[in-house]
Amino acid sequence: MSASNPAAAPTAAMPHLDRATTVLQVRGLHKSFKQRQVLTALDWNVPAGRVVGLLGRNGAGKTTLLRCLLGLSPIDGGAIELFGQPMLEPGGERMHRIGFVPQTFDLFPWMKVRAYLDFTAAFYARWDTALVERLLSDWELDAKQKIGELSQGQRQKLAIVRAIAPDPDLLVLDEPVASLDPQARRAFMGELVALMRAPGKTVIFSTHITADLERADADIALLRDGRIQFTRPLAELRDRMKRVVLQRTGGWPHAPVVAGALKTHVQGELATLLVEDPSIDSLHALAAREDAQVRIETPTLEDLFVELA
Ligand SMILES: Nc1ncnc2c1ncn2[C@@H]1O[C@H](COP(=O)(O)OP(=O)(O)OP(=O)(O)O)[C@@H](O)[C@H]1O
Repeated sequence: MSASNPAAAPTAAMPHLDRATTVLQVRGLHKSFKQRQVLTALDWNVPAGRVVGLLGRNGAGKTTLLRCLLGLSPIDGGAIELFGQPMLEPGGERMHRIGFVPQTFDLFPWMKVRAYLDFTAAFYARWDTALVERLLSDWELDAKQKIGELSQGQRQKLAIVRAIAPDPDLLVLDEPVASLDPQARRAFMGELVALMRAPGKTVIFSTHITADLERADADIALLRDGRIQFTRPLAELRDRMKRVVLQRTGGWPHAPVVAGALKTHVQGELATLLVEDPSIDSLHALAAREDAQVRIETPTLEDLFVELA
């Protein structure tokens, strides 16, 4: 027996944000492809100075959302503001402040890495040459190699270098580490964290790798059913979301009802619940009434994602 209550997903008291500190504000965003509705009345605020990990299952609409935010994909309804200005199309002054790493990078295969970076630098008001040189060296990218001859992971590294070099105020990355080996992932997350420390810098990245979210100590935004269900600091999720295991000899005739339960799964003698801010007293009272044993655990982020996404 299993029950889930999507409406009960944490609604996260989002702190009030004034426009001065909000990098991104999305209201009532709709996006569909032919008959398929992907984003539905999506609202989202991202304050300046945060690293936000966008989580969602395959096909949840992460890439679609990120592309809409940057004006790379037309929207069907709603409003998007970036740096306090409506986002109608890409380009303009604002693009100097935004770095984007797409999911795949297969442009300019005939160009050498150095030529590509020099060419790209010309478009930006700021370009951190020292950082580029350091990253090329640290990430063992050969500046003389043609892009078309790079491995997928090397191309991803190049895309990241290119996105970070203009010293963007907002860095948006679509599964940036998917093709990177563990060392490169770790180094990249290190760069992200360093970037985050600079005042006012904001990073939004989609990922399936929960360890990377932990490494970046990111805020977690969950995209499900076409909406951002919540955006919360990782530590807060950890503190508030608990797995409650109730064991009752002879099994459960009805699933136990627990305040704050987001998901309940009953199998044999065990009732396993994901509960937001469980009341320990109430759980012990329930266990006493049902003659059951109660155990309260802190789920890993990966467990949480599996439960909530
Ligand atoms: N250009 C397109 N034309 C038609 N349908 C599309 C297009 N792009 C995306 N979709 C559909 O929109 C939905 C969301 O896709 P999207 O790539 O945004 O998901 P995602 O969360 O990024 O997935 P993944 O984790 O697998 O990368 C999917 O059902 C996909 O088939």
